Amino acid sequence: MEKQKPHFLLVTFPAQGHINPALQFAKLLLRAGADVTFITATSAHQCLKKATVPKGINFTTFSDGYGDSFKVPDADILNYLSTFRQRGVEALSEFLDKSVVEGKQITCVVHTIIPWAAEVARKFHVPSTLLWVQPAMTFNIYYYYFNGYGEAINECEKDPSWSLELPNMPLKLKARDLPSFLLPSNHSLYAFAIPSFQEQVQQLELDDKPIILVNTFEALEVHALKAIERFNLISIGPILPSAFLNRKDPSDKSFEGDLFQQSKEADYMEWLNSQGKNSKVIYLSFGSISVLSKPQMEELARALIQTHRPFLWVISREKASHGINVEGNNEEELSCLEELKQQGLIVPWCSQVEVLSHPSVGCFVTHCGWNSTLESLAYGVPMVGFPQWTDQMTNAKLMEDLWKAGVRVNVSEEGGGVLVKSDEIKWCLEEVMESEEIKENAKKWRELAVEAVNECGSSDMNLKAFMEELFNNNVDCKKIHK
Ligand SMILES: O=c1ccn([C@@H]2O[C@H](COP(=O)(O)OP(=O)(O)O[C@H]3O[C@H](CO)[C@@H](O)[C@H](O)[C@H]3O)[C@@H](O)[C@H]2O)c(=O)[nH]1
Repeated sequence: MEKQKPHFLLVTFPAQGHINPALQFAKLLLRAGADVTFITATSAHQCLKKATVPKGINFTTFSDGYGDSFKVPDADILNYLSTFRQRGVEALSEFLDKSVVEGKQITCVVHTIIPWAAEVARKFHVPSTLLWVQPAMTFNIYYYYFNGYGEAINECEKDPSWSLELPNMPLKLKARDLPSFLLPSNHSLYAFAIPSFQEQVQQLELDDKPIILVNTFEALEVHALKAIERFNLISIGPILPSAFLNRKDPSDKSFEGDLFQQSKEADYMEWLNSQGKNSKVIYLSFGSISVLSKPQMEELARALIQTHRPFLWVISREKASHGINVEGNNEEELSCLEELKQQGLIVPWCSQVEVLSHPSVGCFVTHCGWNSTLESLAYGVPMVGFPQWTDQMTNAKLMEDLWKAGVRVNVSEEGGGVLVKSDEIKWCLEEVMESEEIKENAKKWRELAVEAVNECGSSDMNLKAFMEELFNNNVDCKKIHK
């Protein structure tokens, strides 16, 4: 009987920060000769259809209750997650059921942080693997939170001198460095978060030393990847379009999964080209979810004007049509808009990987979403970390103190401690642009990132070992070791 092609099901949460690495991972599977079916919500797929979408990937979608328009669920997230789960379970079960009837074997279900995907796969006796789309460090923090350190972490806001060193981890953490979901003052606001991560960890604990694919690379997180004996965290990143990384496939220039529309008028790449190689353009973006308040936008704008440097700033009002409260996130309302326009460019969305790999870009003011952080490291761009929530606090800590690839802004104590003042932002910008040490480190991380994904690099080898085991139909993933 002819051997079936390996067939992977990729199940992802319908958000940009999950879709980008999952799509890029899908391309790696396709290149290795596998079939890939991508399972996500119809709402996100409708936006993806407007983007290019990598050829060769089949899509199976299910309604998350938002019909055809992609929304970030914030008002009634618990309700949303319950609908997403119920319909997702149905769609995945139906797919696996049909595969059984048709005698088509599914090689593996790979999922982002979606614990129910592992549960369904287990029911059908199909192997499943978590694709962790944050650094290994945050995985470990969540694990320890549920395994022995929950009480200690719950004390973190009681005393300003509080800090914690977790086993085998490279850094001491203060409250401001923890994923924001874990802060007791946020527990009720993000009531959905802790149970989801807990369920994810519990699912993994049902297996003996399960593999977790992590979008990171070994040199970056050598300690965190090995910190927890009972899991096999494998670095396979940075999972990024290769045209701007190791140039293995020059046609692979984007994730091909934008949920947002790029500007039609402003050609920012042409503008970047016109800036000259050493112009040190400041690139600013806060990812696909976060928005800044009006006063924070004003502080940022003032800082940019004070630096007299060219800048490219992504301000996405389309976030509103995706259900995000964008009050304040509007350049038209900035008091110094005319002055700003003389100095730089504001766009609603861009190809970030293309921008970061442009030689004119000198630094990235980022919210430290994991994809943005990893992209900046992989393209050797120093960062000003401006974390907003979730893993971004930990990513900013790692970026500043472990990788020394930039600096993190400090929130001013004035007025309730919610604003980062323009002087502070300006200081960070100058520091990052002028520091030889930071520039050297950024360059070093780029070289190490390229090395990791090159032939025989650590990520390349890990990925090949993972695929080989599964492709040979020997689904005993436990055998794969770093
Ligand atoms: O104009 C833009 C702005 C962003 N991007 C891309 O959009 C992605 C954004 O991802 P990320 O930087 O991770 O930010 P979020 O969209 O905010 O991601 C969410 O999901 C991530 C993965 O779980 C978390 O690390 C973040 O904290 C969380 O906010 C990146 O690949 C960017 O290249 C663009 O292509 N163009």
